[in-house]
Amino acid sequence: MQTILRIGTRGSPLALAQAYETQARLMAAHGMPAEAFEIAVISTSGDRIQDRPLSEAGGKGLFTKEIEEALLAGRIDIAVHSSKDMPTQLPDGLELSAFLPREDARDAFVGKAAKTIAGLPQGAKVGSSSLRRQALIRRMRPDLDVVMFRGNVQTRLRKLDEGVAAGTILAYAGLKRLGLEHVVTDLIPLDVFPPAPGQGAICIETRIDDRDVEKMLVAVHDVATGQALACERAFLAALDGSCRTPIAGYAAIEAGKLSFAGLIISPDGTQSHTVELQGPAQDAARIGGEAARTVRARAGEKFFDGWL
Ligand SMILES: NCc1[nH]cc(CCC(=O)O)c1CC(=O)O
Repeated sequence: MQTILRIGTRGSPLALAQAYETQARLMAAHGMPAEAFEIAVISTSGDRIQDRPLSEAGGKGLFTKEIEEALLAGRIDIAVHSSKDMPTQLPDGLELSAFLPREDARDAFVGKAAKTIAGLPQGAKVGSSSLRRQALIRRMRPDLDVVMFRGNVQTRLRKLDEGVAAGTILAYAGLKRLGLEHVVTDLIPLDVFPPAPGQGAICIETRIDDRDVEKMLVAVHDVATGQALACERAFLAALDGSCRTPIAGYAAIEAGKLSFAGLIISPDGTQSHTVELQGPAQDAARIGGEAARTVRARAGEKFFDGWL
């Protein structure tokens, strides 16, 4: 009888692509057959909210709650997520045990009226419901009309085709995983559109006492991605990820050296504060925390109060 590893995931095409990528990597690392896995699709609160920004509906935990309940109850063995959607605080008993090698973390512009944000006509509509992207669009082009755009990647692309907006911004990583990179009209440089902490990285969540599963995941874990994510998540946690201030942060790792760039920005895009910090990759979490304290001191406490 073949061991079955049950992989819990949301049912969106992107979530499924991430679950299948995880399965493929585990199969290759351990010489396991496809039949050794079961993909369990779990519907989350986040999937059912379509009419308002997620930041209003309760934020990040919305995409993970039901999956984490299944993990804690033993109905699944691992949960596969987009790291970007993970709250900094996990429920007791769960941990992020592995990160797959990170995809390109940049945001991509998908334009109809123009190939780039800079090329859009005055006052054009740009669809996004991410606070960070809205603020960055406004910083770049205060004249543009930012409109709410919810739903999965395919839904947003359909809205564009229907003419609801002249362009939208999506994570390049997600588009690549869906085989949709051809829709991209411009890849936005990291310094113009710093990504959300965790963007482009798939993480695997497990029960903390599940040593067998943890051992199995060692073979698919990417150390550099884990270090980058430790830094970015420490930055987010120290800035209190639950607050309504748009936050961006990206850590690059090269030859054991970590370079972090973080940004906080007012939702209207008029005020922003940045921080850059380097150090040994082993000190990832400390660097993220220190970057948060630095940018918080630069901005002043009032910066965090005004955007509700
Ligand atoms: N919030 C939804 C979400 N969560 C992760 C990704 C993209 C994939 C990734 O960042 O790994 C997306 C879609 C998007 O932002 O375009």
